[in-house]
Amino acid sequence: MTNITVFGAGAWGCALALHIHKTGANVRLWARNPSARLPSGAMPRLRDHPLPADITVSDTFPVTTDLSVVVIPVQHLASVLPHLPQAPVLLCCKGIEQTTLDFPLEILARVRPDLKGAFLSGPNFAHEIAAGLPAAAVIAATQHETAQHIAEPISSPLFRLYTSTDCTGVQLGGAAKNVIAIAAGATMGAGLGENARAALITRGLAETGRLATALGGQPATLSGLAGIGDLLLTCTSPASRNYRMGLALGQGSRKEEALTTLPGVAEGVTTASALLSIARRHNVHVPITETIASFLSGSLTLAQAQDKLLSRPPGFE
Ligand SMILES: NC(=O)C1=CN([C@@H]2O[C@H](COP(=O)(O)OP(=O)(O)OC[C@H]3O[C@@H](n4cnc5c(N)ncnc54)[C@H](O)[C@@H]3O)[C@@H](O)[C@H]2O)C=CC1
Ligand SMILES: O=C(CO)COP(=O)(O)O
Repeated sequence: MTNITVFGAGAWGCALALHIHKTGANVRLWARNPSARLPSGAMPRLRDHPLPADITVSDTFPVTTDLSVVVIPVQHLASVLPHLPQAPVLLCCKGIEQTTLDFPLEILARVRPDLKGAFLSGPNFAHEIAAGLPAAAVIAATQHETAQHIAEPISSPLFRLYTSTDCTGVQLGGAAKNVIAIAAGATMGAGLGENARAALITRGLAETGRLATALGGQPATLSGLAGIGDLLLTCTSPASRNYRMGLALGQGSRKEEALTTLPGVAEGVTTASALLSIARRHNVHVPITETIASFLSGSLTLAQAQDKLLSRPPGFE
């Protein structure tokens, strides 16, 4: 039997542990604080799916495993990686490290160059995966064999795992969609309507595509699960923490106030400024990301953010 350890017992870590357990693997869950996983109020629908007794939950790092599935928020990833055993790693967090502007696979290469890595992304709400509802995602790795090898034991007819070698495009899609989801939520919260939201999602995809090209990724990846797939899900559903964050801001809440009512992490809040820094470094124009980063930092009000986007001259599509 394959031994798989999931590191991180938040919403997504618990859902992945449940799914992987159903594939027949022997699952261990590493939790920073085993008694405090899924704090009250977090993802109520996930609470309907308790972990089976044979999933061991512990705060002790295992010495061996066949696969490490790492589900720690990006800003804390580097602090957990040094403790991973020698085994391939599947990174499942979507964002960019603020201090270094590294994507998750770059963080792994920096902190644990001895480990092979792959990255999982796609339209996947934790509570639906926990409920065993059908879904699909993409696993990216530099070597296709690595992506296939990691996908094989955790893939199932209900969680269809496609593979890719475009690590840049897949990681960028996963990071950028959270920023665009905040913008989409703010658009709806401010009452600007569904036409405006659809336009914003489309133009958000366009700026992410420009950035993917500049970073050496493939714009076609953004037509896939990690791009438009995840944008469609996250930018249209209040089950998304990033969308809910935007919704609250659009309705006039302050950032700190909105953050305290969220059930879990909203990676887009830290990703916005990091993504903007990367875009500036590569001379790529990303008006939506720039506006959201300025809005989140408090240098633009909601009304100014709206004016800034609406006053841009429409160009050739
Ligand atoms: N919830 C979802 O539906 C999905 C989430 N993701 C991504 O997965 C990542 C994790 O998200 P969730 O599990 O939903 O977040 P969450 O907020 O539910 O849980 C985060 C977990 O990380 C742990 N953690 C935080 N700081 C830590 C540290 N310094 N050391 C060790 N553990 C630490 C917390 O204790 C908590 O268990 C994020 O990058 C998110 O974008 C990706 C796909 C779906
Ligand atoms: O990544 C996700 C769905 O694919 C989860 O989105 P949120 O982090 O915005 O809840």
